[in-house]
Amino acid sequence: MMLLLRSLTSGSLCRSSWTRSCWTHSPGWMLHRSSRPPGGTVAQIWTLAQRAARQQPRPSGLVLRQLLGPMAVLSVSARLLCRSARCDADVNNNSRQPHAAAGPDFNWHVLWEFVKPQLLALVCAVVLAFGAAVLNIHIPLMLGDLVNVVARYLREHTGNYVQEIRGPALKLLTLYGVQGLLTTGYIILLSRVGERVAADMRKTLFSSLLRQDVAFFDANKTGQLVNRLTADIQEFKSSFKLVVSQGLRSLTQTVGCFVSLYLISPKLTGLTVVVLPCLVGAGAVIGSFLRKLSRLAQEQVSIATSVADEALGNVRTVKAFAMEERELQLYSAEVQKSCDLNENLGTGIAVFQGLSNVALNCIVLGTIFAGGTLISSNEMSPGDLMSFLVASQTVQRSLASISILFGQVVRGISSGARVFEYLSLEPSIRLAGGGRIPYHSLTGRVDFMNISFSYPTRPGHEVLKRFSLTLPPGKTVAIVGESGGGKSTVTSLLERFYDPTSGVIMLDGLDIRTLDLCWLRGQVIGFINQEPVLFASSVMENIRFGKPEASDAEVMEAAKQANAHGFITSFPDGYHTVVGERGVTLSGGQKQRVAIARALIKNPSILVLDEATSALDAESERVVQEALDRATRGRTVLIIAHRLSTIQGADLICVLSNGRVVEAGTHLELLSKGGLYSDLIRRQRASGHS
Ligand SMILES: Nc1ncnc2c1ncn2[C@@H]1O[C@H](COP(=O)(O)OP(=O)(O)OP(=O)(O)O)[C@@H](O)[C@H]1O
Repeated sequence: MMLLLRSLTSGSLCRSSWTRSCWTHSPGWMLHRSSRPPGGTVAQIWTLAQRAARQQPRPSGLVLRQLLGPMAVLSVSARLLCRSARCDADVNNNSRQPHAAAGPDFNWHVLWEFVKPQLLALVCAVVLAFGAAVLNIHIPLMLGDLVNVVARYLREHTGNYVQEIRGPALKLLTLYGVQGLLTTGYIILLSRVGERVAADMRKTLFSSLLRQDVAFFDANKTGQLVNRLTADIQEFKSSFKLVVSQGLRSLTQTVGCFVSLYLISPKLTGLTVVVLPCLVGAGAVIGSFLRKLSRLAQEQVSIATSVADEALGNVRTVKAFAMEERELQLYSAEVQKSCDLNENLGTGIAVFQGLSNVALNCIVLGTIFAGGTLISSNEMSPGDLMSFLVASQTVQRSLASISILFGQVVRGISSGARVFEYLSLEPSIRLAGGGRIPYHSLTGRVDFMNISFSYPTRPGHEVLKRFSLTLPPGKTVAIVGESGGGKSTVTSLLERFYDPTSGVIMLDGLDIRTLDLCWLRGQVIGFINQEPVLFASSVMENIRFGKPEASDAEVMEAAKQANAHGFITSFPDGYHTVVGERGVTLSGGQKQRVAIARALIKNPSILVLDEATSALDAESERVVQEALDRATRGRTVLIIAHRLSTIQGADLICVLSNGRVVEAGTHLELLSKGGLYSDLIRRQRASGHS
C-alpha cells in the first residue's frame, strides 16, 4: 500500500506494465482474470483521477467500465437463468414419450418440495450469506478510509505511522475474519442442502419409476431411464451445488458491493440502468437458444446410453451373431451426434460470453466520457475512487463466477426438468392407493368378461376381442393357440400390467381394478414365465424375493417343492451361491426351478405359468414339470402352453385365435371336435414337438 501511494505521488505507476495492460484489455478479460491483484487497476484509476484533475483528455471511463460491465453481465445472467427456468412453450407435451427435439418444463414447485425439508439449513445459510454481503459493503469503504489515512500520513509526515493505521487496519482485519467465518458457514450449509436434495431426488425418481405401469416401460427405453437416474441427477446436483454455494455467494457479494458502489457514487451507478434493457433482451434470446441446444445434447447422451445398455445387456446375443462391430458403429454414431451437439453448445456458450465482452466494451466507450466528467468536476475523492475500485473488483470476481456458472446452470436446469418430468408422472395403474383387500379367504375363481384390449403403444391393433373365460377355483385352465394370438396378453391383464380397454376381470366376484394391487400381485398371483429373470444376488435372496419376510426354513421348503433343493445344496456355497446377472451362472432348468420356488414361497391362490417349460430340454422339462405338478395342486392355475403334451391333463383348454376364444373343452373333447386344437396337435406331432 505504501509502495502504491508512493508511486502514485511520484506518478511512476502511470508507466507501469500493470497500467498498460489494463488499458489494452477488455472487461471480458478482466472478468476472467479478476483474480489478479487489484493494485494495477487501483493505480490506473488513480492515474485517471490525476489526469482528470489536470483536465487531460485521456480516457476516464475506466471507472464506469469497471462498474457497468459487470453490472450488465449480472443482469443478463440473472435474466437468462429465469428464462431458462421458465422454459419455452414449445416443450414436448407428451410426457410419456420424451423426444430429443424438445424437453419438459422445469417445475419450480417440485424443486421446492425437495428444498422444503432443508429449509432451516437453507435459511441459516442465506442469513450467513447476507451477513457476509453486508460486511462486503463495508470493506471497500474501510479500505478507502485506510488509503486516506496513509495518504494523509505521506502528505504530512506527522505522528507515528503504525499508530495512525492501526485502528483502521485492525477494523479491516476483524471484518475480514468475520466475513471468512460467515462465508465458510454458509458454504458448508448450502453444500449439505445440495447433497441432501440430490439424494432425495434420486430416491424419489427411482420410486416414481418403479411405480410406473408396464405400458410406461413399453414406451421408454431402460437406458434412457437409467440415464435420468444417473447422469441427469448428477448434472443437476452439480449445478444445484454450484448455484447455491458459488452462485449465491457471488450474487450476494455482487449485491453487497453494488450497494457500496452506489454509496460511493450514485451517479456512476445510476448510468447502468440505461444499458440494461438491451443486454437483457439479447441475453434472453441467446439463453433460450442455448437451453434448447442443451436439451438436445442431453437427450442425445441418453440415446447413446440406451444403445450401449441394450448391447451390453444382450451381450451374448451380440457375440453369438458377431455383431460387436455393428453395435460399436451404432454407439459411435450416437456418441458422435452427442459430441457434435455438445460442441455446438460449447460454441454457443462461448459466443454468449464473447458477445458480452463486445457489449461491455461498447459500453466502456460510452462511459469513458461520463466518468471523466465526474472525476474532473471533483465529485469523487481519491479515497472514494479506491473504494469504488475495490468494490468493483469484487463485483467483477463474482460476476466472473456467475458467467462461468452460466453454462452449468443451463445444463442443470435441463437435467432438472428431465428428472422432474418423471417425478410428477402418475401411473394409470397405481400400486397403492385405497384398493380393497377382501377379508374372506379366496377361492381363486377368475372371470374374464368380454375383454377387449389394445396395447397402449399400438392403440389401433386390438389384441383381444370380447374375450371371455372362467378359471374355476382349484382347476387348471390352459390357453393354446397360434403365435401372436394374445395368450400372454391374457396373463398380463390378470396381473394388471395393463387394464382392458373394455370388459372386466373378476376375482372371486370382485373387479380386480378395485383390489389392492400390491396384495393381488404379492400374495394372490404367482407368475412363472418362459425366461425367468433372476437378480444378481444369492439363490436364497432370489427365492426370498417372493416373500421378503420368509425365514431360511421357508425358503428351503419352497426350494424342495420346486425340485431345486438338490442342485442348490450341491453348490459349494449352497443357498448363498451368487447367481450372476440375470442368473447367468445357472442352467435354464435350474433358473426355472428357482423361479418356481420364488413363486411358491408366497403360497399364491392363483398360479400363472406362461410357457414355463417350453425353453427346456426333455430332462430339465421332466424335473421342472414334476415341480410344477406339485406346485399346482390345490390352486387355480392358468397355463399358457406351446407344448400341447404338457396341458393334456388340464381341466379346461381354451383355444385362442386372433384375440377370440374359438374352442374350449377338455383335451379329449377338443380332439373329438376335429377343430383348430386337433389341427395344432397334428402339426406339433408332425414337427416332433408334442
Ligand atoms: N408390449 C406390447 N406392446 C405392443 N404390442 C404387443 C406387446 N406385447 C405383445 N404385443 C402384440 O400383441 C399380440 C399378442 O401378443 P402375445 O404375446 O399375447 O401373443 P402370444 O399368443 O402369447 O404369442 P406367443 O405364443 O408367440 O408367445 C402380438 O401381435 C404382439 O405383437
